[in-house]
Amino acid sequence: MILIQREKDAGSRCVISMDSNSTSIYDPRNPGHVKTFTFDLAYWSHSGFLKDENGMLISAGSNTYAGQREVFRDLGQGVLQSAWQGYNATLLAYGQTGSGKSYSMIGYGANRGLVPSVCEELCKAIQSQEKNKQYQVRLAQIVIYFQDLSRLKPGGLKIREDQQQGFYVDGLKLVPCDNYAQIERLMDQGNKMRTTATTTMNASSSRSHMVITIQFKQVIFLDEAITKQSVINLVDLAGSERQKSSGSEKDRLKEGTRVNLSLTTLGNVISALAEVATGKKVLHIPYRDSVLTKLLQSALGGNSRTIMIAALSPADICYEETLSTLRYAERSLVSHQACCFPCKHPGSSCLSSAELRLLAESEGRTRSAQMTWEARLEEARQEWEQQYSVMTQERWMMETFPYLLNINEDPQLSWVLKHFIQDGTCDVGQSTSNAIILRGLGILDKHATFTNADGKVTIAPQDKCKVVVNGVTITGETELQHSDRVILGSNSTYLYVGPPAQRTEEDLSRYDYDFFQSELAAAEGFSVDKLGTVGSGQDRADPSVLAVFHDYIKLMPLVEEANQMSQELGKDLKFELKVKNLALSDSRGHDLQKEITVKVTHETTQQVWVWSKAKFINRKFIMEELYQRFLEGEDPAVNQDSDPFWDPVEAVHVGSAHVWLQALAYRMRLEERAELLNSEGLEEAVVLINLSSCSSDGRLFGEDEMVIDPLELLERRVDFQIHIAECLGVKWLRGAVGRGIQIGYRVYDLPRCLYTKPVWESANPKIEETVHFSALNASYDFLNYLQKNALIVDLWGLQEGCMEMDSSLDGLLLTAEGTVVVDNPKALTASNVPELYRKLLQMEQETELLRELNRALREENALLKDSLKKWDTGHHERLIYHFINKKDAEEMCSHRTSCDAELAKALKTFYQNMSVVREQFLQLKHSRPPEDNLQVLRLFTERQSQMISDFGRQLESTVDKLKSDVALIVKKKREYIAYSKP
Ligand SMILES: Nc1ncnc2c1ncn2[C@@H]1O[C@H](COP(=O)(O)OP(=O)(O)OP(=O)(O)O)[C@@H](O)[C@H]1O
Repeated sequence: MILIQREKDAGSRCVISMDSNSTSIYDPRNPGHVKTFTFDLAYWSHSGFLKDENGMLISAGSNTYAGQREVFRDLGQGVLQSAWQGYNATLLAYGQTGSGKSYSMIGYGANRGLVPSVCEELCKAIQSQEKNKQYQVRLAQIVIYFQDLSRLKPGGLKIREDQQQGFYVDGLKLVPCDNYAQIERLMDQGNKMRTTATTTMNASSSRSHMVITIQFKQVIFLDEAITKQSVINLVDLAGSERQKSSGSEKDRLKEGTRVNLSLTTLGNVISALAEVATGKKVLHIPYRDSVLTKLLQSALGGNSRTIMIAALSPADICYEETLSTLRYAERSLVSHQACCFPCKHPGSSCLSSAELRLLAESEGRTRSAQMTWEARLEEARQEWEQQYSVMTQERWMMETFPYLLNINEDPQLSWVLKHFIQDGTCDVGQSTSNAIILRGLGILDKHATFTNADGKVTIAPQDKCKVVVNGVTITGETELQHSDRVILGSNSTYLYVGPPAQRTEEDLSRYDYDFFQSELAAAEGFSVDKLGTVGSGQDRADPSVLAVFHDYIKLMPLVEEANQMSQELGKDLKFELKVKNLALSDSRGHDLQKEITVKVTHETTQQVWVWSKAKFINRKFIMEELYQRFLEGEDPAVNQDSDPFWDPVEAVHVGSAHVWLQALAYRMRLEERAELLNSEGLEEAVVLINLSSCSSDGRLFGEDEMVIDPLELLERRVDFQIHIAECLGVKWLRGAVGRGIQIGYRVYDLPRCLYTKPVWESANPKIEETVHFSALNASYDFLNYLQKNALIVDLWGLQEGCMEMDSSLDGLLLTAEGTVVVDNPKALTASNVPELYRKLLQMEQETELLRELNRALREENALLKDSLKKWDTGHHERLIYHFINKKDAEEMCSHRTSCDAELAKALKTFYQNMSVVREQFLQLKHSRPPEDNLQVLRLFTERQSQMISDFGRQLESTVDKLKSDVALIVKKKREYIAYSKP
């Protein structure tokens, strides 16, 4: 299977396997964890293919690969069959962005998808029909854009309801088509309009559902005329990644209800229909909850055949999304609809809210179904001629002039628009007075000027207009070379195709959307290398690092757009991408994972917020809706509560330091100057902190009170103090007014963090705060914690108007002397429970694995014994036969006996070891977790983990021993045979 470039770069591995109709998915973080789903059909297109001379992907000989042809044979033919019988049919492609929905439905190049194949086959079949039949094929292409719902206003298209007809699109004109060429043209036009709409949509993530509706009418003239009518709906759904609600639950602003509504509603409708199909009584099918389900009402229920294609990405980095696609499809399957799984590529994207837009209409296409055959033929001929001349002219222009070729995040919409740069100078921008009219976020009325003279083309940005060439922002006139990448405004991406004389054989398809973004990132100094590789001697970056890099380049254009919108709406906010190193929040410091965050700064007040990636994506969609309203002349002012640009002022996490606690395990003192590093690993300040072991009354211990072994402290009272003296060189406090800091840390099992009192506006704030902690009966775990963990000391930045953190000791358990109790068995609160259960679950899985291993070993052992026995008997007889000399034979027999003895010995040892293993196994199997005592539960999980690892070790050494013994015996036997050969 081919992974798409992004996945290849990310070193992705395939986590999908298919066997007949079942599809299994492996959890990449826990490979023993497999989930299997069964569907009506499953298609594998990840591997086992080659490209034929036309560029079509075909099987390389194995019968596991399914190409477009196979998918059409199984699904497309079925759809056509239904249509001929007069039934409605609907084919929906569901899956995350980049998983292959469009590949399955529309196709790329020679690999034509279901839509063109169904249309062509239908037209062909009509042409070969007998004369006593009449057919009518009418087609419409409907695109439902998410972020446009707010534009459903007078003049816009609407979904209406009719008693008989159900829901219908007001004003939708189905265009009669007489042959496949007409359909192809219509779809090309639709694609162009869709691309233009998307590029002017002011957001790189404009995603849409695309519905191709084919109305097929047959009139058969027998004794009387019989009419059959059916509707085929072919639906390329928008990327499903926002199904799991991109983390908006953590945001103050809920995801715009329309944003994700359609896919959720589609799922609800399908699942309600599923219940109906299984005989359950369903009171309500929520068709009217979304534009999409309204539109598809007749296609989903009633006399209709529905097929859902769930497109899967095989890549490990898409595991979560793919699993959710499989679950979505499983939910649909109960209704006995066929589901199939072309296994494809991943990607990512986001959606937003909805309007209905019709693209299939073109001027002059309004006509009545009663139009005469001749008139229609004449109109078709004229249209064809007109089209032909447009095509010829475009070809001529391409062969004569250099041009800009649009590149879109959705590959279906890339390479669709061409803007020719004719001789002389031509201006480019939003205004219709320009020779090249380009719309898009951040593009001004007159944005730049192209000059095409003496075989050279240059571009010059207008004052302060943003023009980027090959990743670098240009400020003056710059000469363009063939295949240069040009970005205008925020994110309107174009590939420059030079004059014919400059063109080369180079394959331009490598300059896709990701290429543009990676180039931009590189120009800003951001690359995979900078993020770091993991492991010694590896030249390939760790997949998690690559995944972060890809997140970064995916978010880059969104951040750019958010900045542009903020500027135009006068919000005064600046958005910046940051890579957060999670090692900073890991008390053992060895978690190398990173994640992307977005730093938001108010440019006037210098207030700062840090948003998670999910929160940013969520906000970005709400921003787009607001911006759209602004563009349409509405007042963009909203109240704070629903303003995506607004958040209450909050304390910001500025940096963290690790202070190792080991000294306390030996009753030693530690005076530390620890660097507080920000999420990018840069120093934000230095904290002076002292850790001191002390007596219960606070007397600091001297050197002679040190312990050699921390276990000496087991079950004894252990007291210590944490003294935060001061913070030096706090960058957060420099140069900005109204700022302060607090320091927070959390010790072992305390239910919450402790914070120092706020200190405002001092570059080197004195803190001088000490807290005394007591472990009244130090547990093994606590002593272990002291030896192996660091205290994470967080620096929090306070800003004017924000809430301060609670610096009291309220809510903590205190001793009579007022010291804070740690290592408190009762402190095992509900918050620890999920972690314990996660461990238990993991243990259960491990036990299951071991059980299987044990089973396999037993089988292997039996086989081994069996083959040794056979081998032995045969050779003994042959040996006697060969050795006429009785003495020799006796000698060989004695060798054999000695081998037998050795084998018996080896097996005996093995069985003895195995009985230890078995005992351990039984112990593991029968130990049950305590039900109510959480403290005991914790001890139990730890003991179990220990036992599992002992068990594993013992098992491994037992097997290894047997293997090496047997290998020795076999070697000896071979030597005897070699020796015994006449
Ligand atoms: N089965 C396949 N065999 C070969 N290439 C494929 C296959 N599936 C997808 N691809 C390639 O992967 C890329 C992404 O596929 P596609 O555009 O179909 O994704 P999508 O799910 O429609 O995404 P979007 O939601 O952005 O439209 C395309 O370049 C396509 O050619």
